[in-house]
Amino acid sequence: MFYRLKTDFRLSIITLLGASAILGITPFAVFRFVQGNLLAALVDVTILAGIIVSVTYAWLTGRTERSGLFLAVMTSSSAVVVGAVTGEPGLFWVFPCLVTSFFLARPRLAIIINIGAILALMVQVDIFRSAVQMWSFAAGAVVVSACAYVFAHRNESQRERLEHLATIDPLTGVRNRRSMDQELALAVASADRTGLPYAVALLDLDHFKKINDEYGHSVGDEVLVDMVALTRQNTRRTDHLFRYGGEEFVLLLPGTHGAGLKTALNNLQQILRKHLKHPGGPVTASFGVAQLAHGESVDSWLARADAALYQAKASGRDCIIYADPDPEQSETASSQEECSLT
Ligand SMILES: Nc1nc2c(ncn2[C@@H]2O[C@H](COP(=O)(O)OP(=O)(O)OP(=O)(O)O)[C@@H](O)[C@H]2O)c(=O)[nH]1
Repeated sequence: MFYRLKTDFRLSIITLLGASAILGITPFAVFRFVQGNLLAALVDVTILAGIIVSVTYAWLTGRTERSGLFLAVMTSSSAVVVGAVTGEPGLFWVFPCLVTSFFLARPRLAIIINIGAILALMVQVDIFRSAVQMWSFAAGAVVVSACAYVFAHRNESQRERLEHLATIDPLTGVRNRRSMDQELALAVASADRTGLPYAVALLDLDHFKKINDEYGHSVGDEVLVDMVALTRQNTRRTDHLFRYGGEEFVLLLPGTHGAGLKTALNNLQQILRKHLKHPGGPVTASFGVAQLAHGESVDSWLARADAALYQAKASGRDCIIYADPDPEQSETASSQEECSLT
């Protein structure tokens, strides 16, 4: 739970808003109810219910963008309704709503939401004591929105940059192991929920140390970059490639299994064999492949792919070994494809 709050900025804002709303609005709802102001109490309870549903949705589905947008629209329209029902005192709630919009929704959407809320309040002229007060409110709301926009925009671009630096391998441009851990955990959760098949292929270049030793580290680096480019060009847009470490990569293939998986990987193996080169000749790769089994953990899934890769290396390299999650479907615990014993 704390890990998700630490790593997902929008989820932390949604949760903070939910907690503050429960603590801040509940006493008002009770107070208004006791006072007999049932309409205002009902508005408070509706706002609270909407916030609780939205926070729960964000936690359960991880779709914080949708939940954040819903919350931004809901809190702003609630501020308008509270302003209309309670008059001048309700206007104070508009300002925190204008600020939080920028942390819940994308800056451009937040601007639209805020302009809508400000205009919706201004057309209800009865709320304001005078035209001067109305225009003062409008000017204050615009200034608050503009400052919040600048702050949120800078914050978002710096966060994106940091996220990029923390998740990308600088040499090849593919995502690193840290990012892979998150993606595989999401894949396991998605497979549990939707039943979508997932496979991982651990891909390791053969005799890579020799390339470094004979032609230098920079040639080795070029081979890694070429390998990534070839893999990206010859896999689906929905497949994800990660650098696992050194010359070892992980290819995550969502929605691929059985014969389709074998065709995709045989094709990739042949393309690497044909097009991946160093000054002394072609470079080949060995593959260890595992299909995610029902209820399996990320560690066990990767361990099976790793064992299959080990077997591929032991079988002579330039080889694909499939770990079999269900021994009943096959006579052996793994199957071997296209091994060229060298
Ligand atoms: N050029 C370059 N080399 C790297 C990089 N990361 C790791 N290596 C080298 O990759 C080599 C991996 O060597 P080994 O683990 O022995 O693997 P191998 O020579 O490919 O042997 P097999 O995997 O058994 O076929 C080591 O020499 C590392 O120094 C990198 O970013 N660039």
